[in-house]
Amino acid sequence: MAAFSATHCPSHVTTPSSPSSRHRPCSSDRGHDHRATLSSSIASRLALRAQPSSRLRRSRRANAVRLHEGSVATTIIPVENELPLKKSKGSLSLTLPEVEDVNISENESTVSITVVGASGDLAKKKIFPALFALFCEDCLPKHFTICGYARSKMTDAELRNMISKSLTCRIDKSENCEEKMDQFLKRCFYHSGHYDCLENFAELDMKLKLHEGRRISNRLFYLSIPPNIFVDAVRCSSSSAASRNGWTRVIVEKPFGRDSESSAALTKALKQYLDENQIFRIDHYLGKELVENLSVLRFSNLIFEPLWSRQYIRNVQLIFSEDFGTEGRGGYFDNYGIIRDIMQNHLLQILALFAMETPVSLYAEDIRNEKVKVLRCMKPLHLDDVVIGQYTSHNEGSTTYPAYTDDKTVPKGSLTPTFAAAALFINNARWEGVPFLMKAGKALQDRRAEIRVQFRHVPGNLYNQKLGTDLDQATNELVIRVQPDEAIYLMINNKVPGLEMKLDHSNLNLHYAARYSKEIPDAYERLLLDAIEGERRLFIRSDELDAAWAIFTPVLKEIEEKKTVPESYPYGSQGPVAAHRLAARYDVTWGDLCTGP
Ligand SMILES: NC(=O)C1=CN([C@@H]2O[C@H](COP(=O)(O)OP(=O)(O)OC[C@H]3O[C@@H](n4cnc5c(N)ncnc54)[C@H](OP(=O)(O)O)[C@@H]3O)[C@@H](O)[C@H]2O)C=CC1
Ligand SMILES: O=C1O[C@H](COP(=O)(O)O)[C@@H](O)[C@H](O)[C@H]1O
Repeated sequence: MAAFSATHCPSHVTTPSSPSSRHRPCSSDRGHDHRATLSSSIASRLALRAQPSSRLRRSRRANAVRLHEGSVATTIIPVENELPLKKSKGSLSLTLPEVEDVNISENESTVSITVVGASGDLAKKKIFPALFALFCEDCLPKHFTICGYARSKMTDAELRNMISKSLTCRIDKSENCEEKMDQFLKRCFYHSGHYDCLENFAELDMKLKLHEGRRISNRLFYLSIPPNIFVDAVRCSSSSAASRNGWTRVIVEKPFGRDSESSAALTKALKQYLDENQIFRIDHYLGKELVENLSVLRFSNLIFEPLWSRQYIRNVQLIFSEDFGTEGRGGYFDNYGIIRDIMQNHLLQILALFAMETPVSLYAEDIRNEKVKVLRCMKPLHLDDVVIGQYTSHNEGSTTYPAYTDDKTVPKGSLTPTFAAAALFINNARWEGVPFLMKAGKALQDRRAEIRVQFRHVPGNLYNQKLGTDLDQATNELVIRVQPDEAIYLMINNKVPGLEMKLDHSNLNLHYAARYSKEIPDAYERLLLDAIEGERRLFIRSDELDAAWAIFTPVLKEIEEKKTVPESYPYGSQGPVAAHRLAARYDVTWGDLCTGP
């Protein structure tokens, strides 16, 4: 680990104001037993919790903990939820008005999850709710602490109040929701600090230690902050608040750079403080249920894998659309645009899972090896094979939908694309010549994310005459609808019942809502749980990231250097007409724009 000097940190630390409430040990009988119905992977996850419960004894002794480099975790647990921090010369001391003596085994472990950027949009919208859902599912370890960290001044009570607004009892409807929330919120704490301040992170370390007691401390930092402060936060957290006797992992949110160079620089900077296996680069699309299912579909069904090649597949379409604009995130978006925001990561990751060869095993490294291989077989994109667009305002009745550039956080005259379509090719034996068409856009007519696989026409089809002149309409198409309304359906030609020989195009439909009663977990739940367990399969390795940027960097540079003007499309429309021309060049019709389920 590199050495560096402490930064001067502005004074900011919040002093607790709310009355203290007693810190309760986590109950050993928390939740009813879901295990019988859970998959073996969840069961093994639950096994992690099967540790002897700690025995806590109360004491009214006041105590203090001193933090020194390399010091061993304390043996006390605070009864106060908010701890007054005092600075003393050369070290920090934390005075506890009341403590509980702890008689805990040193073999017990605990996980502390620090959400860095806890005051932000993603933390509120996704991270805290996902942690709560995991708590409700009994998937969090028995001993855990959640700590919000950001510059905003907040008390523990204020953080809890903020979090509680976005929690829903989605999973455990049968149980007392209020009680669950209460139990969960009692495990959430807040520390105010700067992202580049070693001292502030040292204070955080001390707070975490108080909750961890003598247990083996495992620490997960979720960087839910803008990318320009990633490295500072990693430097400070790994230097001042890393675990000393357990693991330390860091989840990094996208964007991972803007192009090959900046991404490589970010990786290099992060690796000054962390090993690759401590870095969990999140792409939340990999946590979506139907994206997880892609490999199951391919590798556990004999009927698909033999068809999965240029021999039977005419084209593959990867489609992302949103029926709303950049509302509220224009400032971030304008610096990135839709290609970096969606294509280079979410859609390309899906493509890699779709097209990779069979991995040696389901271990993370085997899967990621295959993904890298397929990405490295792809031709870098050039402007000829890309269409870009930007939405303009649109009036519908009395409602006016704003143009992208109406957003006050977007610079006037911005040329940033809010829509893009691209044709990509994989130069390997399986896929040569098959167009992989990607399309992503904001402010389109609907919200969807799907994979459409269009198969070749049946050679010498006996029923050609019955199928009409447009053979495309009669081609088999497999659709994996990632969202909304998750489904997998296969369009086939079928005889309409009756005496005459009439065919129609129908679908064999696996509609998740009809087939499965269990609600689908949010992608962040799966990914957070994996990070806690050290499962890296769904996180992006640095060589994958390099390969992904190598595909998109040339076209991104070309667009920016040539100041390519995006084609306008009205808010709520199908997007630019040029996207149809691009598809037509490869004899493709966009499947989402045809009628169908
Ligand atoms: N929001 C979303 O839907 C998604 C977000 N992401 C990524 O997740 C990360 C977090 O996103 P989001 O929550 O929207 O981000 P925010 O802009 O809400 O920032 C999160 C927190 O970081 C602090 N912060 C913001 N700007 C700065 C700055 N310039 N300097 C120092 N601190 C700052 C603020 O906390 P404070 O002032 O209290 O310190 C803020 O509450 C980003 O990397 C984003 O790209 C990825 C996918 C979706
Ligand atoms: O990463 C991002 O994803 C969201 C879309 O995610 P979804 O899970 O709601 O489909 C997108 O709106 C955002 O621009 C992008 O940064």
